Amino acid sequence: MALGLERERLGKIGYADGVSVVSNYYPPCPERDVTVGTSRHSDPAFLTVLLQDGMGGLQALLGGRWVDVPPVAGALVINVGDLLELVSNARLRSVEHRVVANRSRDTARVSVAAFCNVDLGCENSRSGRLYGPIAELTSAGGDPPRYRSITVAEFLAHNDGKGLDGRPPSTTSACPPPLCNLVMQSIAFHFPWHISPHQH
Ligand SMILES: O=C(O)CCC(=O)C(=O)O
Ligand SMILES: [Fe+2]
Repeated sequence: MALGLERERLGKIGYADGVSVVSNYYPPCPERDVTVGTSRHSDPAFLTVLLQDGMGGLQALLGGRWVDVPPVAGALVINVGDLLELVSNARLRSVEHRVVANRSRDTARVSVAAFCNVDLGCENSRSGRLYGPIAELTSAGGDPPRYRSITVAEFLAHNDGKGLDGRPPSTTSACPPPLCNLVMQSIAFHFPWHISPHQH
């Protein structure tokens, strides 16, 4: 609605038909200056709703500088993801972020991220449906489209090809692994809002 769109406009394109939940566990790190928590990335989703505990470590890239996103008790962090940037024609920008290694000596950090996305498991995402700048934002009086429309399959292939830190996998794998990469992610389970009887 802040984009001047009707209330259900993003719902109609399925911005939250599929939600993946990932929990991240960052144990205390003995060699934190040479360790990455979560490497620099933007989220390949429409929106991320993130719950972080009180440990801190999340940073966003703003104006070329890494800025702490301090935990606020009772608050959720909302990230604009790449697909929202695409459909909003860059009126909303996805934010690059990272998590530095846990600096505590004895306490782990835990975060839980819920990614609002198209339903990647359903026919919609395989059907070749196109996602691009929303027409109302690019038609007469609006900005010209900044992006071409792409299918979900193309978007996912692009994302997979980027690799960690936005570098292609071939470059990434040529880099030495971090000395101790201690972050553990739970199995990401992907579930559509509407689970049909044959899906688990
Ligand atoms: O652990 C965090 O605070 C953020 C993790 C993250 O960026 C992600 O799971 O996409
Ligand atoms: Fe993220």
